[in-house]
Amino acid sequence: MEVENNPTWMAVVALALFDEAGRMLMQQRPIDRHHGGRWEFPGGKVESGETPRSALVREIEEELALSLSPALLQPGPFAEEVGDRHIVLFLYTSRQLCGDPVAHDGQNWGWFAPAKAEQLDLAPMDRALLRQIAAFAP
Ligand SMILES: Nc1nc2c([nH]c(=O)n2[C@@H]2O[C@H](COP(=O)(O)OP(=O)(O)OP(=O)(O)O)[C@@H](O)[C@H]2O)c(=O)[nH]1
Repeated sequence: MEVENNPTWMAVVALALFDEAGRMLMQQRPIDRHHGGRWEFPGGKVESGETPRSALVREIEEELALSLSPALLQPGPFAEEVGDRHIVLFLYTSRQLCGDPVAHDGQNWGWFAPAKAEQLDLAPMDRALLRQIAAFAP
């Protein structure tokens, strides 16, 4: 069942996964979705009964076939969208090495240095998060 862990807002989690070169894994949202075609940190909605961390491990496995170690996820910044739908997007960061993903939905993905990621057409909250983590990268 899809989330509404609280009737007044929706919790979404995302991951800034860094490779050895300090690049981050980003993916493009499917064209038929909200903010379709824009780039984002991979992740998704926290479903009922999940913790944010377990939701993130599930989403990354489902979308990108990467197995994350939950203990190696560091809580990072968050972003918020206040409107018809109130969404809070919690970003985790990690440097665990997982290899390249396999995109289950055929979505585009890539490894981007923070300065390159800034040039992407990012979803609004993802841009806000990128600004906050820029200092995290080497
Ligand atoms: N990553 C991201 N998600 C956003 C932004 N703004 C915003 O409303 N969202 C919403 O946050 C949710 C992200 O969860 P998701 O990635 O699992 O959602 P989804 O593609 O299945 O979308 P859908 O179920 O709404 O069609 C979506 O409902 C998305 O529309 C944003 O700036 N960045």
